Amino acid sequence: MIQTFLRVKKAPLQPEDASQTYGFVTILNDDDVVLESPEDSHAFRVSKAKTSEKTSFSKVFSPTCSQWDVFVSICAPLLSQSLFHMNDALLFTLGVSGAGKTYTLFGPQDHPGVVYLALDALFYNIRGREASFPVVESIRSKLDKCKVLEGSKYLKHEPSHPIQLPSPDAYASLFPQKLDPSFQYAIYLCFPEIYNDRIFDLLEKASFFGHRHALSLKKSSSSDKKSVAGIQKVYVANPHEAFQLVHKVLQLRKSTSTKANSVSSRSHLVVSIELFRLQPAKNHIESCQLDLVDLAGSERTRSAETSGLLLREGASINKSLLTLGQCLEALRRKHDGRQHIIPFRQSKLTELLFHSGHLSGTARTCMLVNIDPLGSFDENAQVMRYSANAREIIPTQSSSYTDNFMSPSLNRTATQSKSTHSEAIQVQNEQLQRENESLRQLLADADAEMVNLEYEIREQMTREMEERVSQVEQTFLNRMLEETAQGIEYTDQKIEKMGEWVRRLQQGNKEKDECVAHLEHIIEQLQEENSIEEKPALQDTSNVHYIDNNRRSSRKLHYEDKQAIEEAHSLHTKRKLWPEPTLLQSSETEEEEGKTEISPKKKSPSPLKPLSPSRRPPLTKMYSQTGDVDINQL
Ligand SMILES: Nc1ncnc2c1ncn2[C@@H]1O[C@H](COP(=O)(O)OP(=O)(O)OP(=O)(O)O)[C@@H](O)[C@H]1O
Repeated sequence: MIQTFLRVKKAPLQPEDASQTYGFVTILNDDDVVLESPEDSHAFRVSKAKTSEKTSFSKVFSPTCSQWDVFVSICAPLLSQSLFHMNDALLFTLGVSGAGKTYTLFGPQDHPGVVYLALDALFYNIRGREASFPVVESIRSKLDKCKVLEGSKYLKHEPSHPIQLPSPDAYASLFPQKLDPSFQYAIYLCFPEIYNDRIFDLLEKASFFGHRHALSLKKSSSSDKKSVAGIQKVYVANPHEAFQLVHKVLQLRKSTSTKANSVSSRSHLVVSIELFRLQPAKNHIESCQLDLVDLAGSERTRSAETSGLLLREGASINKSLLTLGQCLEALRRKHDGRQHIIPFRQSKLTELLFHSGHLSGTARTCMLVNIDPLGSFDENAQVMRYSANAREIIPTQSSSYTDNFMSPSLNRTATQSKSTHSEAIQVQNEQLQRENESLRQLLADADAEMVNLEYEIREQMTREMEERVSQVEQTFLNRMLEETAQGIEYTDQKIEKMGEWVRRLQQGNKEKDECVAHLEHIIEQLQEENSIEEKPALQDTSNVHYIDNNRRSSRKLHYEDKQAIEEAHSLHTKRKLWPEPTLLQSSETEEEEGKTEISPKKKSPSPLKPLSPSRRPPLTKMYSQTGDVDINQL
């Protein structure tokens, strides 16, 4: 049977309460708890009344329990089984995000968790009988080809990680039995991490961009189990090396801050402790595996307030936990006598747990449920219900529902079927048919999921495309506005300059007008004088010489006057041709004068609507008509 335990999280500054009621949790005794729905919970709203659910566990740890209490009740029996019987064992923690799973397994330095205590206890038990690295490798490497590192070399530059450990006397009372002195022991550690439904090796050096290679499960050369191919294993010679390594791995693990937990794990982490028992003289080696799994917490998007990558991670975590729940449910049904296919291939987490023989074979399995009595009632109650499935599961010695991968350890022999050959074939045939049926169902489910996924991806792509287009539109609009503003400023400056020039020309014209008026006045005077002088000449013929002289001078004057008049006329004409109307581009004036007919194309642009720089005529062209006018000459 899978043993299930419950640990109720200790709230900061929690008062000692004799009633044993913490938030919505009431601890009835060592095994039973009752959850009462508070008024703000969904369960209360649906049932319109307070609901209470009683759940039983192998043991309930109240908030006042210490890390050592948890280790003694859950982990110490598993260690004894591994040390004395070389049995595989599995402990996994389950709970909502922030319920205290990582705290229970690792804890702070002054309250070390189950992982540190387990490693310390193992080294306590094998002290004086540790096999050296070359000795154990000389035998082990013949069985299992994998990447192996020596802890002392691997951790050469790592800082030590001192933790507050219990005294050896505490272990002495916990493990009174002594190990067989004819054996030597060695401990190897490896750390598979399941992130976004892919398996990674936390000890692999990440690339510059933080990428690691995803690993796959392959059949082990030494047993029927499947293991993570290419994962690195580290030989640790003493507890300090082991602590250093675990501390390093925790720093490499993916975690982030969400609303539910300031340091929320985004991946499932397996601390895999491989214990080897060997007799070098006989060239004999056996092994067992103790896996301590810190599952990432289930989270609701609304309460964790995640988005983007975090949302995707959360979805992947929830999916793998759901599959684990389905597998536990299927296992329970199987033990009820109803054959059922275990859908463990639907997630890498369950695949790893089943292929390593934990949930499928004879491994002792413990599940620790962590709940936060001050957190969300609905989420915590769901985890409690989920754990109920696991309590009724009794692992079998041999499995018949999948391949023969469940052989738990190196020296274990599988139990042989007593049925005759034909019966066995028939049974196998039926089983294959059922499996086939179930696989069909899985395929159909996968197809449906793919369709949904495709739809979601398409929707997301459309949303992103729309966002992009609106961004481009906005950028374009901003540029247009900028360009318009620049154009207006440019036109204003030009108008100001032209206005200045027109004022100067008008000033010049005024002076010329006065000059012309003056000249015309002179001409008039001269014409008058001329006419007065011609009259006496006609009356007095004796005065011929005088008349001749006067005529000559009047002719000369007449000639000069004519020249002056012509000059004035030409100036007047030029002035009419001056660019005043052209500069102002006043079509009205030109139309009035009937001199220039402006084609619609040549119409001047309104200053409020400037032409774009490419369409704007060059300034020199606009002034070209004034090029032949020299103001100083005028
Ligand atoms: N029993 C306890 N006593 C004191 N503090 C605790 C206890 N359990 C949890 N905490 C504190 O609660 C916080 C959240 O705990 P933890 O990180 O272990 O949650 P978690 O279940 O691992 O969450 P996630 O799944 O998001 O990683 C931590 O700051 C931890 O120190």
